Amino acid sequence: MATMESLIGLVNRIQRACTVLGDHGGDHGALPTLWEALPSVVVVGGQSSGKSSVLESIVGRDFLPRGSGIVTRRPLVLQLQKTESGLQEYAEFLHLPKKRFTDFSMVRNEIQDETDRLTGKSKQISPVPIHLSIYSPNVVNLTLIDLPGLTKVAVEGQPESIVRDIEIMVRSYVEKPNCIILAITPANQDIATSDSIKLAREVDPSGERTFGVLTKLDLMDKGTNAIDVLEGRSYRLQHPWVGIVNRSQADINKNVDMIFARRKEREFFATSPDYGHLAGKMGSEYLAKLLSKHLESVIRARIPDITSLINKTIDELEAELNHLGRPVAADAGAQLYTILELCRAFDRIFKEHLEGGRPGGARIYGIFDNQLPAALRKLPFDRHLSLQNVKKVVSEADGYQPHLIAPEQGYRRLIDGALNYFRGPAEASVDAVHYILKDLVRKSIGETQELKRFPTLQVEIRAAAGEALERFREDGKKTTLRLVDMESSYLTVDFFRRLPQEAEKGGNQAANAADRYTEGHYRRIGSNVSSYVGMVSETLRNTIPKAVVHCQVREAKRSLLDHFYTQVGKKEANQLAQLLDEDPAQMERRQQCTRRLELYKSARDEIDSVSWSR
Ligand SMILES: Nc1nc2c(ncn2[C@@H]2O[C@H](COP(=O)(O)OP(=O)(O)OP(=O)(O)O)[C@@H](O)[C@H]2O)c(=O)[nH]1
Repeated sequence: MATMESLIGLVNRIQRACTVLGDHGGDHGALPTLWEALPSVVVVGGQSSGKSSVLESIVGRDFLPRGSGIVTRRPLVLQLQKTESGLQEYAEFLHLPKKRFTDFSMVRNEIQDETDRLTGKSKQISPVPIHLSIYSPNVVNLTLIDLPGLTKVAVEGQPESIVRDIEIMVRSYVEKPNCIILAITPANQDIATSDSIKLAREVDPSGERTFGVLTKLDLMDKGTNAIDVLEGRSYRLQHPWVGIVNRSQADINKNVDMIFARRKEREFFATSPDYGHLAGKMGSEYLAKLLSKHLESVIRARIPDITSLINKTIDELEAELNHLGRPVAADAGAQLYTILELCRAFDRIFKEHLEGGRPGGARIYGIFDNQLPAALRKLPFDRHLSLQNVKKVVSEADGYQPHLIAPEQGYRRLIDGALNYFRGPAEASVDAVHYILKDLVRKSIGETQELKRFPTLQVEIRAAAGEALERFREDGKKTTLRLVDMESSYLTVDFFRRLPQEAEKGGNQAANAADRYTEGHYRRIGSNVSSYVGMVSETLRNTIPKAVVHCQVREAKRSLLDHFYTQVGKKEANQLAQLLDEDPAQMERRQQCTRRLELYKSARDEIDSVSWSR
């Protein structure tokens, strides 16, 4: 099994990677966070509760900034690593990886400077942690996170909002189920009013992950003691309370050495009539060991969950990155290539719609099979070939002398008039197919996943395809109308040659001559013209679809974006870049996901390396 050092060290390394790669937790769903999944010990306490003193005594060194007002304004991740006895103590910051601090007053200055570097003169707080590692033979392996102290009032020079901001930041840590809360309370204050205990009770009601620390035991009024608290009767926690005696202000002023202070603390408990029986479980050294052991066991228990969380998140991030697509290339050649690839992807989907791989093509057939025949049937030939109109047109064509045999001119005029009606359905078919094609372009753009990232290119493709379809429509109209005109230019002679013979079959010549100007005569003309027009209608029902497919559908399949390709080929580098100007939010998201993925992968490598070194 991995050793204690390697487990706490492992989490330290992952925490450092989190900070380097921008995972400070608290993202609230925007990005997965590993930071919050890692077990950590967080120090919480009210103002002047003795928080800094406890941390310094655990380390055995003076190194935290002091001063009035809210001094701690960024989380301090304090990573303690035990080294072999005799080796020199030193400190290192994550943000200054090459620099070893052996003078701990310089550490204090650096914490201050680094705090200001992010929060500036404004004295605001920031959630970006400072990582400090201390290597010393006098520490146990332990990581503690020091947060700004809970406070009720901002002092001069600090914004009013800071009180609330601190509470929000502290809460964001202690709320997480992986957080071990080190709740500091001064013994000379009523436990019921302790800020840290109030907060801990709220977020950890069962007290499973709260360690109560009672400071300032030496400052209690004579004749009182804290036995009821320390033995868990005043406020019950799952873990035993630990009492502490830190250096007093006077000791600090006198520069009392921390190692000496630790010895004094041991003596205090050993010789105390009140706490003597608890002496083995009191003091800052004991607290450090207790926490180290607990943190190690929590990490050990959590590793399998963390590993599966890491693997799951890597899958999710990779899936999202795939969905977002690769970043756009920087040089013009690659950009042109990308644009053409994207156009082809669109074109493929568009063709699939026409060829039956996707719905849409059948709607065009619907026009030819239903709408066109229905429109042809509805043409007002009954009115045009009514007895009255036939008589009128024939008589007008005859002029001053009525026709002798067949009313040649009358026939022609009636037929011309009728054929004119075919222009409507011919144009309507072209338009209907045009709109279907246009709609399929819109649909295909929406269905081209690769294009999703590029709103500008989408607009351009749509415009280019729209223009092309417009040209095909023009051509479709010209061609179908020409079919109609051709019918008028030259009539099918055979049809009329057959007519007199059929008429003669019905009776003798004399009878025919007799009813030349009767209603029957005009009715027969009407019916002859009607069957001729019916024959033409049958022809156009077949040839209009051929023209429409030839001019519009086939062209759309063959050359929808040809014109666009030529234009794109002539574009300058910056114009190409403009076509590929991705949605900035999407670019940002890709960057974030890439960094987060890097974090999770490095965490996975760290965990793997520990498992190997068993
Ligand atoms: N006598 C005695 N004094 C203590 C003890 N713990 C802390 N003090 C003193 O209490 C004062 C505040 O201690 P700090 O450790 O600075 O407390 P803090 O919670 O970090 O304070 P802020 O960060 O300023 O809110 C200092 O003067 C310490 O010397 C203790 O156990 N005994």
